[in-house]
Amino acid sequence: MAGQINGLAVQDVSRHFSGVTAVDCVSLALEPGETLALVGPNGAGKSTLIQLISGVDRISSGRIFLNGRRIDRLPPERIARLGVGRSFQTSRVFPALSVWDSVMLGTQANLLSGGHGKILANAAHEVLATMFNTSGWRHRIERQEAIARETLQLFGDRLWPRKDQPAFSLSYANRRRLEIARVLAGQPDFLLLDEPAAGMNPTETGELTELLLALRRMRPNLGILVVEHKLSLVRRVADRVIVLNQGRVLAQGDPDHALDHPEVVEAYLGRQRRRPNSSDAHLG
Ligand SMILES: Nc1ncnc2c1ncn2[C@@H]1O[C@H](COP(=O)(O)OP(=O)(O)OP(=O)(O)O)[C@@H](O)[C@H]1O
Repeated sequence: MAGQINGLAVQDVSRHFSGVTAVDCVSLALEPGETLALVGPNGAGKSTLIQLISGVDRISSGRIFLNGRRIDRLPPERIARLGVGRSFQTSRVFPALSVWDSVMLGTQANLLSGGHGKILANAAHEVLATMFNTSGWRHRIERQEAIARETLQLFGDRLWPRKDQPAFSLSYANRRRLEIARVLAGQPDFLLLDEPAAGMNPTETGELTELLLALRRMRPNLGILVVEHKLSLVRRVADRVIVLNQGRVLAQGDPDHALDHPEVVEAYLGRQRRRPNSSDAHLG
């Protein structure tokens, strides 16, 4: 997998905390344009894996590659600039910033990254360009605004009509949407979503499912890794599913195959022994 030039590759990765093996020799690959869902009972190691890929936490052993380049020793901001955007399990928005400013801030991840045809910003240049209001600077702001507008409009009438409101005044579901919007505004090549539907009601979960499907159509090269307990969403958006249990890969394959595997049914539902279909009970 190390030689895989396009994509994210996690190779034999483990993470031990004192006395706990949260991730136990896990390997997975995510290609551009693919949606991979990571599911499993509480404590299976899903969030830890996202922390490790995004560089927020450090692996104990193994290797992680992005487009053939080793990234597991890089700081999180560097990994983000290389094109890996992530959301957190508990949404992290800047409460006092407006919806618009939050998403404009998100566009900076793109501008600072360079490469892929993106603009490389530099601090001294930024100050001078702002002071003299150069045409290049104005052009860049216009581009950022276009990206922010397009990103907010992905969320229908949920965020756009509230673009001037501070984040703290938004509903819980809208704060979660705003966090995803901010990450998307950075135009990542790979998007890591940690339980994006947590706390959402069935209607909101359905809307988020449609959003992810629309995103796949609009950004066909975007690779998405989504950790999610809501299997109705997983079954609709994922090309492939990896089931983790106690830090290890228990099953993988297309959603129906992986989720209906008898050991997965057992791990999720224990003695109830029924198919984990579109039920969105918090499994674990
Ligand atoms: N910083 C930490 N220190 C000690 N143990 C940790 C730490 N982070 C995670 N763990 C442990 O690692 C295991 C995996 O946790 P993780 O949060 O990755 O599971 P998860 O699959 O995301 O669960 P959930 O679905 O409940 O979010 C758990 O036993 C957890 O208690």
